[in-house]
Amino acid sequence: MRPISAPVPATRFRRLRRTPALRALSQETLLAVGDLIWPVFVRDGEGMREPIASMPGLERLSVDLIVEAAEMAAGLGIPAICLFPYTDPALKTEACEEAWNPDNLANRAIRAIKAAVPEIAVMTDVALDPYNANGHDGLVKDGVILNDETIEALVRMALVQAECGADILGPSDMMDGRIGAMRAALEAAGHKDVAILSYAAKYASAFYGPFRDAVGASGALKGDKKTYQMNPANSDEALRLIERDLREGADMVMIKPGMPYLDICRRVKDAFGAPTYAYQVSGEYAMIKGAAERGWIDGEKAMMESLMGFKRAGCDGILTYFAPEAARKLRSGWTWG
Ligand SMILES: NCC(=O)CCC(=O)O
Repeated sequence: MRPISAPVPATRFRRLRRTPALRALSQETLLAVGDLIWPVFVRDGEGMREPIASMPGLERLSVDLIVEAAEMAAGLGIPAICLFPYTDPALKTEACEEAWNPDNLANRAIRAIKAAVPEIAVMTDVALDPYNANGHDGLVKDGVILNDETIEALVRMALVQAECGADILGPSDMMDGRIGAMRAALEAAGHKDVAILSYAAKYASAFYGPFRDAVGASGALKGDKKTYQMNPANSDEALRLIERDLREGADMVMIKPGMPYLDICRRVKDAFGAPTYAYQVSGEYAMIKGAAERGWIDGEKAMMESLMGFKRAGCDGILTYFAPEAARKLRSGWTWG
């Protein structure tokens, strides 16, 4: 593209901003309900809903209520829901066996949603942290996160999720080589159509704090995740990771967190043209909600502006806790006006 710029009055950019109709005609980017993936938190019990203090407006839901939430989301036209379990601390071990228990919370939720609302795509989280006594995404020995041993565990976990009916697997662990191992295992087990959305460029970020509260991992985590998650200063490394994961068999790739990394989204989309997603993480949600609750910003407008930012940066979709709220807004005929 070669932008033409000419002096006033040949160009007066305000001409196309004069009325809602002209603004609509000259709008470059669209945000649609079909761009949204909704992350939700699952807890045990029945008829249970429990507010998450650091994520205003969100709740952990028992499986029966998650099914209702999935029905609601499908009714709004949201294409996918992504499950995160709040695991009973008594089930967390150093070997993480609960991760591949076919009857663990996440797997029960996959089966229940696919039975009741088959039209919604169910995405999973493939990482050991919800099941790990020390809060890490990988197996730990003598303080070291083990790469290859973790991959074996993740493959077991992924196969069980696929067996339960998951449509999209979301490896969020950042071990090297897990995508190829998972893809090979899925093919061998007859799950050739299960998609992998790789958390390919996942940064070691301060913005995950509220999520760790939501899944009960904050207390458990010993140390930090800097030996496997990325340095926020790096950008070329993100491209190398994305290329590697695409070559290993990822169908879709993710950048996480979202708002501080829109430059990465743009570079990734321009470089590979692959289905590209961003995760607007818990801290981003909490910032907008928290400021809105105090009357410091207009929460709805900030929500829509932030989501549009992802699309403008080249993302095909966004994992966002705002999904139902944004979907309702979009369905009500909302425009930038
Ligand atoms: N593996 C999923 C996450 O780490 C989510 C982070 C967040 O929402 O803060």
